[in-house]
Amino acid sequence: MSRSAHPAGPRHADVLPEGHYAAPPTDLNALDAKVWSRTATRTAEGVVRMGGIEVTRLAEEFGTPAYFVDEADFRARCRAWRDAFGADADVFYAGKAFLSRAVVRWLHEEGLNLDVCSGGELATALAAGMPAERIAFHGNNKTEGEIERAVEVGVGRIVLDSFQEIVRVAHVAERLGKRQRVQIRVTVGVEAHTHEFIATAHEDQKFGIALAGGQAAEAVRRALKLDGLELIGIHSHIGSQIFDMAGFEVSARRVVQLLAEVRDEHGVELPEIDLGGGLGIAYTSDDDPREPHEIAAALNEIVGRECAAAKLSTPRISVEPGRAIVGPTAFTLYEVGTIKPLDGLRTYVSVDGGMSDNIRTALYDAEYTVALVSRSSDAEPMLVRVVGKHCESGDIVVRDAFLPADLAPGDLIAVPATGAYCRSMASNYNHALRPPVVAVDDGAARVIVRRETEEDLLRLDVG
Ligand SMILES: Cc1ncc(COP(=O)(O)O)c(C=O)c1O
Ligand SMILES: N[C@@H](CCCC[NH3+])C(=O)O
Repeated sequence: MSRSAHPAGPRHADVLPEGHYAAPPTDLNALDAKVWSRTATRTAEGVVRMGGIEVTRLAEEFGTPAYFVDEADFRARCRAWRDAFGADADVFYAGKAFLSRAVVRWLHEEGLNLDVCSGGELATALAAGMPAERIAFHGNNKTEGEIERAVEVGVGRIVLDSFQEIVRVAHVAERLGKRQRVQIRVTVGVEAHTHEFIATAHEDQKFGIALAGGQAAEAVRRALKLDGLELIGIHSHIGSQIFDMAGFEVSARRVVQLLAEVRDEHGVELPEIDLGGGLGIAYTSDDDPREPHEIAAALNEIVGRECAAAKLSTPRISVEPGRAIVGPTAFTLYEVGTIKPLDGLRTYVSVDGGMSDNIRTALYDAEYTVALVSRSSDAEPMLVRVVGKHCESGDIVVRDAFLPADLAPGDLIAVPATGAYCRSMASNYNHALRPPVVAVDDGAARVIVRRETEEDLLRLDVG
């Protein structure tokens, strides 16, 4: 998808390949470093390896479909974000992109904090030893139980998303004899350039409290009056898979304006602002994501400038990247099943997974690339659509791509950049068994989330 903003839903049988796939790539064996994880290479024998292990070995040991995550790359990206923002800022990894106990440990070891948005994510974070004070709790409709747990364990902040929640969190905190640190999530009225389903800062949607009409200022007024709350700052998240920094700049400017209004009205300078996540990654060679240091420089510059103009001391900044950390670090490995050439149209290549392990193509018209990875090939490029095995014609993994014309059942193909929002949005549609996540590093591979089994499904089905 990246930049495309097509409405989701069924599409006509378009005959010509779209966008960047209008021409086949010159070398089908090449792995574009932009979309593959850092340790992915093709050996002289033609097999792709990651973390020092060939995909053929990975498939033998762990089966397909499966997600393989490059641990060294994940850790390096955490460090790049942490170093770019420095000691005076905080980086919260957004767990919704992909969360497991191993991931929590990596984050902890690399000095990142964690944003969770459900009781399940909170439980995973705590089970893996993330200190509660380094956890931020999000959500537009947190349950009473979730709020209670978060306050009880002492999360570093709860991000308040509605007027009701301001009161709810304050009551829970008072009842538990605590003062909960909170931020207020505001909607800044920015139209982020991304798919409409993942834009979150325009006014007509469910998240946050609008700056417009003085609603956010009213939320601050109410929060400051409640003993159970310690209001530490303002939060804004404008959407996801965004490349253009302009939206973040407008958002930072408006959040700082609110801080100035709060100072003028209450004589209080709120010490923190969170500018959310949402930075785009390369799904195809056409995407050009920003590096963390460029993002940090742009955000620091705009916040510093606006604060100076408003005569405010610069607040502590935090950000919440999810996709930009985990997205590029993993690929999904599939085995090719049936191959159906449709004369004058394209060839349908069916794999042993599909929309149950990657819903993003069906949901957002997401674009992906794909490569033959169990061998190299000098065959001519063939226009393909990679589809899954589900009972749904919209079950598309890669809409338009080229693979070598000698592709055969049993070959392994991989879709890179599937680390974010694939396993975390996976489903059991058609009673599919959700694939495992395997961490690969320095010649060793280990399962961090195991494959589901038929027994798992039957255990849930209590008859
Ligand atoms: C509040 C909040 N923070 C952070 C993120 C992470 O976004 P991304 O994975 O695009 O960086 C999201 C999801 O869009 C979010 O809703
Ligand atoms: N699930 C979306 C991103 C939503 C981000 C969560 N607020 C995606 O795959 O692109």
